[in-house]
Amino acid sequence: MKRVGVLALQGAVREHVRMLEELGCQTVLVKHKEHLEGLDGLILPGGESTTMRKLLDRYELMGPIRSLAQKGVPMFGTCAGLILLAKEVVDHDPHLAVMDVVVARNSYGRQVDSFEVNLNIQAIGEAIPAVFIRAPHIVSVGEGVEVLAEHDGKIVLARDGHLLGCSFHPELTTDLRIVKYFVTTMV
Ligand SMILES: NC(=O)CC[C@H](N)C(=O)O
Repeated sequence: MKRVGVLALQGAVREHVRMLEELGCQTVLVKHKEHLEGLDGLILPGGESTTMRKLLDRYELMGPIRSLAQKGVPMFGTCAGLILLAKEVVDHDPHLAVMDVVVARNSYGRQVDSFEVNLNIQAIGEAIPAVFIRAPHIVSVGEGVEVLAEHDGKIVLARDGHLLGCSFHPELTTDLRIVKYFVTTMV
């Protein structure tokens, strides 16, 4: 059974845990560095990246998560989680700085401007619902990074080897396909 952690400091944690359980994974709520031991993969959920960053520092998780990513442990960041992974964040210092993408925050307006669209993702499937909430977008990707989905001319899902990041929240829908893609093809 694959053992997949969900960073559980803030944000849409339970929703990711539910999806991983439906996909037959063993899940671990990651709050301390001991929880990272023996993980086959890690999900960084959506929420608020600045708050998560403060908590990552307080719980001394930055270094341990960064070194797992550098060792090749698969990670999937959704929304704020993507911001945490990105090597560059426009007008902001980067956080884990492991995924070779440049990300801009709050690219689609405020909370009231949240929306849902259906995405056709060649590598994954058609009409996949995606919920955008004060979502970031990927401004540019490094060499070797695969762009998996765009919406309105903006990159919203990309894969850098063992690192996957999306602007939206697959975990806030009932469609398992994107998380399944992560768990079955990357973890
Ligand atoms: N829904 C989200 O995860 C929003 C991310 C948020 N805008 C941030 O910068 O962290």
